[in-house]
This record gives sequence, structure tokens and C-alpha cells, in this order.
Amino acid sequence: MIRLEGVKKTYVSREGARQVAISDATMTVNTGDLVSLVGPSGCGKTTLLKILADLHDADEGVIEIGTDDDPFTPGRDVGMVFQQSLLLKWRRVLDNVMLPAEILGLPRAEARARARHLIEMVGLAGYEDKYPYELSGGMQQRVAIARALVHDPKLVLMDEPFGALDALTREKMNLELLRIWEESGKTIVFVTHSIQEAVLLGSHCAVLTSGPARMADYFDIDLPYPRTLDMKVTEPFGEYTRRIYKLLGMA
Ligand SMILES: Nc1ncnc2c1ncn2[C@@H]1O[C@H](COP(=O)(O)OP(=O)(O)OP(=O)(O)O)[C@@H](O)[C@H]1O
Repeated sequence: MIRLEGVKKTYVSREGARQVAISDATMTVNTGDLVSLVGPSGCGKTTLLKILADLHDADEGVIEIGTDDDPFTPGRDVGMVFQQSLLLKWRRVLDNVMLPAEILGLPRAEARARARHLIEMVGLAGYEDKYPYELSGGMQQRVAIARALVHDPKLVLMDEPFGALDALTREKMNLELLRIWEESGKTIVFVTHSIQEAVLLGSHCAVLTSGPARMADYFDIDLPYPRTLDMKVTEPFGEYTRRIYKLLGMA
């Protein structure tokens, strides 16, 4: 579904200083993959997501998303989830989830039915008429995930979606995301600073390093499904985390 080869992006400041945000990003993503992008702050993870969402152009490299038979239109085919849920506080849960469908002008009755189904899928049945302030941080992120899926996008981009949650809620949301991913069959690219989260969630993992910012490795994570939290203490899991620590110069 996605092919990147040698993708590079440099930002130029108003003073003319050049900052290489990402270089040599090369990866192939198949429909239904969940790709973790892991790396330290400033190594270009968000830049890569913005390139995939067509919010930024790359300077060099090949970017192919979709196929001739199944073309990809970024405005229609991308769903995004950010570190903050960015819910509209004056809208109830159902109306927040409906937002992308309204912006895209999708048929209303169908979109409402889909929104209700997604609210149920993210575990919030019964909360359709609540306002965001009535929900916990984890519940708000569930609403954001439902909102990212309502227009049935081909690609879901998640930028540190659980970064603001407490550790236990985050682990719970990891399992929830795996379930939602399996149920929805979506292709997901997921940015995280957490090596453990990258390994637990990813079917594939891209490791980005800084100084200079580049994609240092891209590999399959061949751990069985369903993934469970106790896998984190197994030897195969440890091998993947060691591999990433080494790439980041931390082992
Ligand atoms: N719009 C911009 N203009 C200039 N420089 C930018 C811009 N956006 C990002 N950068 C720079 O590009 C580099 C990569 O930024 P990016 O946000 O992609 O990193 P990141 O890996 O997502 O970081 P973090 O994990 O902290 O969110 C950083 O050095 C950043 O300062």
C-alpha cells in the first residue's frame, strides 16, 4: 500500500539554516500492517507522518501510496490521531466522531450509523451523548480513534496517541488498539517514543535515529497474535527491544 524509498526532508529556517528532519526513509507497508515508528525526539517521526498525509512534500525520494486500481486521496483516505484528543468540547461524543464525515459531506444517516458502531467498537457504548469533559483521558483518546475511522480511511496515522496517558491506562489502550486494528483491518502507522510499545504493537517497526536524522532499520516483528502484556517478559520480545536499543546507541 505504501512504498517509500530514500525519502528525505530538510527544513530551511527564515534565517536560512538547514535542518535535516529525515533522510533515507525506506519502507514497504502492506494493507493491514501496523507499523511502529520509534526513535528519540527530533528524529523526524512526525515529519514522516506529515509526508504520508501529504501535508509536507519530501525533497528527495520515491513516495507511492495506493495503486492504480485502488488510488489514494490523502484528504479522504487518511485518519489521524494525535497525542491530545483534540475533541471539540461543545460537541457530544457522537457529534465529535461525526466531524470528519461532516467535513467530507458523507451521507448523514449512514455516517451516524457508522459512528455509533465505532463508538461501540472502542468500548464507549452508552457514552454517545456525553461531553468530552465527562470522560477520562483514555476515554477521550478512544473517541479520537473512533473519529479517525468514521470516514473509513485507508490509512490511519497516529502520533504518540497514548503519550499523555498514565502508564496503566496506556497499557490498557495498547491492547485496545490491537483489538481495534484486528477488528477494523486498517493499515496503521503509529509513532511512539516507547520501545516496548513499538514492539508490542507493531507488525513491523521502523527505527529512526538522530544526528543525523535517518531511518536506521525497518523490520518485521514476528511475535504471535493475540499480543499480550506478559509477552513483554519473554525472550523473543527482549531480542527485539535489544535490537532497537542497539540501533539507538543505548546498548
Ligand atoms: N516546520 C518546521 N520547520 C522547521 N524545522 C522543523 C519543522 N518541523 C520540524 N522541524 C525540525 O525537524 C526535526 C524533526 O522534527 P519532527 O517533529 O519530525 O521530529 P519527531 O521525531 O516527531 O520529534 P518528537 O518525538 O519530539 O515529536 C526537528 O529537528 C525539528 O526541530
